Amino acid sequence: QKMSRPLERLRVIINHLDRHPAGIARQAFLFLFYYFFFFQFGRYTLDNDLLTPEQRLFYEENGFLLIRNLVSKQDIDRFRREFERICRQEIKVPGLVVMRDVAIAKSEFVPDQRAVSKVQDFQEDPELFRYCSLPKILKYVECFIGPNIMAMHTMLINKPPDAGKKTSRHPMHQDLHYFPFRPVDRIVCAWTAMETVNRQNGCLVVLPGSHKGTLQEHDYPEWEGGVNKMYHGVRDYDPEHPRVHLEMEKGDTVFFHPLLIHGSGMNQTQGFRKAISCHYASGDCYYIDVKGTTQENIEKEVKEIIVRRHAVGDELTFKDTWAIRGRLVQGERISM
Ligand SMILES: CCCC(=O)SCCNC(=O)CCNC(=O)[C@H](O)C(C)(C)COP(=O)(O)OP(=O)(O)OC[C@H]1O[C@@H](n2cnc3c(N)ncnc32)[C@H](O)[C@@H]1OP(=O)(O)O
Ligand SMILES: Nc1ncnc2c1ncn2[C@@H]1O[C@H](COP(=O)(O)OP(=O)(O)OP(=O)(O)O)[C@@H](O)[C@H]1O
Ligand SMILES: O=C(O)CCC(=O)C(=O)O
Ligand SMILES: [Fe+2]
Ligand SMILES: [Mg+2]
Repeated sequence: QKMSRPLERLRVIINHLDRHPAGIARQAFLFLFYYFFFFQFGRYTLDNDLLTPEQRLFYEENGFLLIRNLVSKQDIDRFRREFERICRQEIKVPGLVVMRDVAIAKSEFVPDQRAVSKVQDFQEDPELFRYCSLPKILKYVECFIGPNIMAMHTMLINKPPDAGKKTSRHPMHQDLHYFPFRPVDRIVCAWTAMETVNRQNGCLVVLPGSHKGTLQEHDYPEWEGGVNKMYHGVRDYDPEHPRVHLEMEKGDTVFFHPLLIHGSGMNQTQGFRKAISCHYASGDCYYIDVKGTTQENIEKEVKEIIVRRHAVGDELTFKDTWAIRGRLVQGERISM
């Protein structure tokens, strides 16, 4: 891994110190250097010419990085039109999962965006999937996970106006809970606002630095008004923990680590708050068996849905469901 300019300069100083042992000052300097290099600078980002040292350090420290105005308005308008065609059932996309908010899931079906709170797994829709292969996005993704890039999970979220039961909220969670692959630091999410996203319509809420922790136990939060299917939250969520609301404009994109605790607030407007996202993993990642881990509960739910939807039995594993959906978008597919 080649070093960046400032780090190279530090390396020169280190070499100099190595040749001139100067007791405690030298020891202290070496300690600080290695501490910062390995634990602060190098763990969550890779060396590259795109991110400034400040941006790298910000991601290392906070677990997310917001890039303003990354995706063009024209592209976003195209994603929006494609989403509307899907909602009007003008096209049928193989493998697409359409979710309606739990508050209206049992009401009469309207073939309109009003019924749809999220579509998932649009890897077979060339227009929406274009988002996952945008060179502008991949350049950033490479800074976090390297040159071999798999698009593993795709979503277009259409957060509906809250029906009065706060079901439009997304509980605080770590995305890794859903993923049976590792290593964790070679996974990143890109999430792009398709319009102004603010506290009113339910922007992302993040706990900065939480990516430095471990994967926590997740379960359905105990919310009076109900919770959407599979919207697990961290079990011991502390509402007092300092949090940051990510207010974004159309085209702004946030990249975040899969251990970053995040969620989104209630949509208190009459509009449908839209965002498009993709989770990427390195082609060098590998699948793990989640048996005996905190992820067993989500594996069980996914399996139940698959059995119901496709009338298959145990032969399709949790891993398989990911390997089938994953698509290579750059470099090589090694072990995914
Ligand atoms: C990094 C990743 C992070 C995440 O992915 S977090 C969120 C993960 N969420 C998901 O993966 C969403 C999964 N959703 C789905 O698979 C489907 O929408 C779901 C829930 C299976 C329903 O799909 P369908 O079976 O096509 O729908 P349906 O209208 O026939 O309903 C079947 C039964 O499910 C219920 N349902 C539908 N939407 C729901 C919702 N949002 N929350 C809770 N329950 C819901 C619906 O009421 C019906 O129940 P019943 O059988 O009548 O008792
Ligand atoms: N018990 C819980 N478990 C997990 N997540 C929770 C829990 N309670 C709230 N959250 C989540 O915390 C985040 C903040 O919730 P809140 O409803 O206060 O939204 P907000 O819009 O950020 O706040 P405000 O209303 O002050 O603007 C949301 O993602 C919400 O889903
Ligand atoms: O757009 C949102 O509300 C966040 C969704 C999210 O974090 C998720 O689905 O994993
Ligand atoms: Fe998430
Ligand atoms: Mg709120």
